Amino acid sequence: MNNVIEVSHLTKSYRHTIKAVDDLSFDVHEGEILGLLGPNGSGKSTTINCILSLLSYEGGEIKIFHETMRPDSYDLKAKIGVVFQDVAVFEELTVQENINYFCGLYVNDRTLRRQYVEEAIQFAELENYRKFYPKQLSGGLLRRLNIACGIAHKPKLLFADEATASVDPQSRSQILNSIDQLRKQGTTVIYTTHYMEEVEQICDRVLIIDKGKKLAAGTIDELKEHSGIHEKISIELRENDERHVEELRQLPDVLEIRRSGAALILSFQEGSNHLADLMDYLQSNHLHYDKIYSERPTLNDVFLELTGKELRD
Ligand SMILES: Nc1ncnc2c1ncn2[C@@H]1O[C@H](COP(=O)(O)OP(=O)(O)OP(=O)(O)O)[C@@H](O)[C@H]1O
Repeated sequence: MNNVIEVSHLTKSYRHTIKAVDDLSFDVHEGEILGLLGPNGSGKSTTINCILSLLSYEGGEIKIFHETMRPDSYDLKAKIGVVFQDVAVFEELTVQENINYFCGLYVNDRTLRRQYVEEAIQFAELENYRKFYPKQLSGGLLRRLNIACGIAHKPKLLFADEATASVDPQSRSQILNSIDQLRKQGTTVIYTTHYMEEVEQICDRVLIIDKGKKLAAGTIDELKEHSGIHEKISIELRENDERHVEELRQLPDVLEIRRSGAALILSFQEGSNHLADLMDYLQSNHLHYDKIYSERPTLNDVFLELTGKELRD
């Protein structure tokens, strides 16, 4: 397996006190979308900025395409695209001129550049907005312009940091499809988001960090497999009595019980007959319910278990 990024023992502190990244090691494989996940303040942006050599760091080593990345590694930077949450385009340039400007930072040949700019416009579905200025675009279209500017030079490696934050559903779906399409064309992507459903939709592997440390890495199935939660049963009881919650906690293999709206959610560790045990308890205590169903843990459950926090707070 070819590694496009190799991060070894990365350590970065701010003002010698706040350890934002703490001995973090991970690889990014060629052609994958790696979801970099962590609660707010866990060190995602700092990690990305260190990889891009936008920040200095006191410990560790970072290699991109097997070369050590330095602030003046211009040949390496030409192979990288960046799409940050904050839109960075020029107000005085049109859509087409903006894309041409950013593409021109890496592509000198004018004929080739014209072709790349046109392809980026089509890729981001901005054909009807070529002559628009950024302030004439909706938030979603602006994000799409931001992406077009980040990918027009056809980078082999793309950093997409919360590329879909607060956009309309149509643009969100366009952005996710376009990132998926880039992956199909061979681009490697590091993707950060606060939307777990996006991770389930497009990421091949996930790296979960908190307090600058790696908590877990693997495919979504691997993370679910290694999680302590084996089964989740949701139940909507008609009687809302805390006494039952305490008794349900005593059933075999119960790890945790929490409320979500009208439902009680019971998490079980590995074992058998959880649903049958629960039904027996309900029947013998004459408890009535509206809904009951069993499911495998979601990535969100794994994240909650590892970090104790929601991805979106
Ligand atoms: N310029 C800075 N000066 C001092 N501390 C900083 C600076 N930037 C980040 N930090 C701190 O470093 C830690 C990691 O922050 P970072 O922005 O990397 O996390 P994040 O996971 O990207 O967060 P979010 O999801 O909120 O964007 C946090 O404690 C943050 O407060």
